[in-house]
Amino acid sequence: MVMAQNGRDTTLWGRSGDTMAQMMALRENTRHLPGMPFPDCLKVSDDIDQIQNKAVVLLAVPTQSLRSVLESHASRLHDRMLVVCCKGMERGTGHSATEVVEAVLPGARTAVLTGPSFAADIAAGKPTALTLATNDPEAEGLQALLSTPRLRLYLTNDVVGAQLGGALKNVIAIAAGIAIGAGLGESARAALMTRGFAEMGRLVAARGAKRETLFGLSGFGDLVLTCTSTQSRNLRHGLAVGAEQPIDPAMTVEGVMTAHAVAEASSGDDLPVTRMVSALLKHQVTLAEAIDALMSRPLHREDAPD
Ligand SMILES: NC(=O)c1ccc[n+]([C@@H]2O[C@H](COP(=O)([O-])OP(=O)(O)OC[C@H]3O[C@@H](n4cnc5c(N)ncnc54)[C@H](O)[C@@H]3O)[C@@H](O)[C@H]2O)c1
Ligand SMILES: O=P(O)(O)OC[C@H](O)CO
Repeated sequence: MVMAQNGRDTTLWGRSGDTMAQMMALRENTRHLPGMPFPDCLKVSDDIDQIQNKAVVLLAVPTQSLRSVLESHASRLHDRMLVVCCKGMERGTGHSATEVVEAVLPGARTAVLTGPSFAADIAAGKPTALTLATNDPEAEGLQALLSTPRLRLYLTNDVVGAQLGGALKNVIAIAAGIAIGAGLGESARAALMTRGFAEMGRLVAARGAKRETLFGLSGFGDLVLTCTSTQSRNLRHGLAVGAEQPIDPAMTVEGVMTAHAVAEASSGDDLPVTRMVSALLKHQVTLAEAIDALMSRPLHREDAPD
């Protein structure tokens, strides 16, 4: 919507003919962005061939669906600049989104669009700052293409770090939601956010990325937003789990599969919060056991290198 508002020839593609026909007729995404009319020039289609003249494709599907979308449309996607918007790790492989792209479409040009942003805020034209992570030689052109007077993109080469920040913050947000939902208090949430951030740093370092990347929009920025705003689906999922309320199975909650993916793929890493979120969501531990386990770990220094 923002790209179209800014005069770029933009097509919104979706797989469901009925859904896209409804969006075309109503000129609105009534399910996810009610009351936000599409710009007149935004094209809407369920025909993937409509992207054939597009040099840049934004991939905005849940991480666990990315591989099948790429495999289904490989012949149309392999020679485009693929901008990954997913924030998660693939279960089974532990891969980031760009690693999934590389596995399915070797040599494809990729970038990662991440950072603190709710779709509704961006669609409403509210000021937003994001990270664009890529090593593509035309990075600056892409940055300019995707930036608008209300959407400010910052470039980084740290593709691994930017993706880990965007994925792991969802897991910590579930933990934060559980703490609040269970009535453990805002001090507990602050502790989880801070120790979760330290944990994110350890995983980023273990995967050869830069810890400094986490100080930016894709790390600290998105962690704060997602752990504190009830607009966040990850936070709301945690709130429901903590309060023992029903969860919404239709809602995309990236942190669930990411917690399992990271816990299962990182056996040697020190990731107590992520492991506990995964174990809780698998019903392997109760909330009381999780709190005891986290609080009874050996005492540490905060100023010691991890
Ligand atoms: N919504 C936000 O505010 C927001 C902000 C930043 C990043 N993201 C990230 O964007 C990604 C997508 O999230 P979302 O909010 O758009 O989720 P969503 O559930 O609202 O939409 C995902 C869309 O992907 C489609 N889809 C799923 N599997 C598919 C498949 N195999 N083939 C074709 N289409 C398929 C679904 O039908 C749905 O239309 C997530 O990784 C999320 O973390 C979302
Ligand atoms: O609604 P969430 O929890 O998926 O968060 C959306 C974005 O990632 C926030 O930056």
